[in-house]
Amino acid sequence: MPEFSRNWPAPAKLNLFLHINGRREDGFHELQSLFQFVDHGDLLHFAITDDGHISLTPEVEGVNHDDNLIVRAAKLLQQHSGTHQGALIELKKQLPMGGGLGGGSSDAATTLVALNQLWQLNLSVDTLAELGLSLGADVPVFVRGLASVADGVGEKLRPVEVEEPWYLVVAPGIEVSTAEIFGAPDLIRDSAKLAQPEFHQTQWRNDCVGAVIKRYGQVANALAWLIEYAPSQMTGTGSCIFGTFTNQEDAQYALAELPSEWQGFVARGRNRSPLLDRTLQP
Ligand SMILES: C[C@@](CO)(OP(=O)(O)O)[C@H](O)COP(=O)(O)OP(=O)(O)OC[C@H]1O[C@@H](n2ccc(N)nc2=O)[C@H](O)[C@@H]1O
Ligand SMILES: Nc1ncnc2c1ncn2[C@@H]1O[C@H](COP(=O)(O)OP(=O)(O)O)[C@@H](O)[C@H]1O
Repeated sequence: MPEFSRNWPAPAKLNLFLHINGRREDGFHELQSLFQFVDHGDLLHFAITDDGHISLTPEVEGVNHDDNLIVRAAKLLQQHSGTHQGALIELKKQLPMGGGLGGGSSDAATTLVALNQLWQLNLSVDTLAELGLSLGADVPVFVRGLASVADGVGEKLRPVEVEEPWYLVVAPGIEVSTAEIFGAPDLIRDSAKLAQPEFHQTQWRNDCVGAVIKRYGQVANALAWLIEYAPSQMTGTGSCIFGTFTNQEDAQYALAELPSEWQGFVARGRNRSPLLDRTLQP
């Protein structure tokens, strides 16, 4: 049996705010968003081989092996570096998909960071972030591992230090299409750009929430439930929402009351991602 390097975390992210500032000529939206990590996510294990083959177990339901962002990230790294090494990858999927928690992007970033180390490629973080951007707008922030305000279409990142509260994240059990929400005629897309939005907590909001709750009743219902316990917001283009708590006990109490039709978890906000901490361990 090959030896596995175990427990590489792929944490979830939350968009503490998501302001949409305009639409570009190419149809993509200019946005400002604050990304923070939480200490809950998927877990990956890697064993290095010398046959150049990339395999992932178990398969992710509904995603073809070669379309999986983990496999795509590993192959991209092989192409870029010219290495002949391969990898057996095991995935413990814990994050709901298509929920705005960035699980697929985080899995891809963890694969880039872990294989760079295990294949001894010595590529810089800048290079890994650039490779990651070709896989998805949210991959670079996971590669860099620092809570950041993103600008542009999400590619310009400025690390920030914000509070690290406890969150109750609720997954209403549906996937929201990012493309559908960005294409919605009623989407708010004219928010003012703020010079340092992290200092204006009272203005933190998610410009997508109105368009989402109008189309997805489950998100509206979950938000109406959670807001009774704590200030609550949606992450990304949904469907997940999160309540912000000053302590773990109150978040756990609300989780215990969660209606059985929804899934949820309690996690702590992290300005430094668990992946960044893991890279410093043997
Ligand atoms: C807005 C965020 C915030 O985290 O939402 P979530 O995906 O996390 O929910 C992300 O940056 C999302 O980035 P990413 O996940 O790469 O977007 P995709 O699924 O590739 O985008 C699907 C479609 O949405 C539109 N789109 C996406 C991003 C953007 N800044 N402007 C857009 O107009 C485009 O039509 C694009 O083809
Ligand atoms: N390893 C992966 N984990 C999750 N989703 C993946 C993965 N690889 C590819 N995908 C695809 O990416 C889509 C978005 O997944 P995810 O990152 O979890 O959601 P979001 O972008 O809403 O946060 C999924 O619906 C799936 O089709």
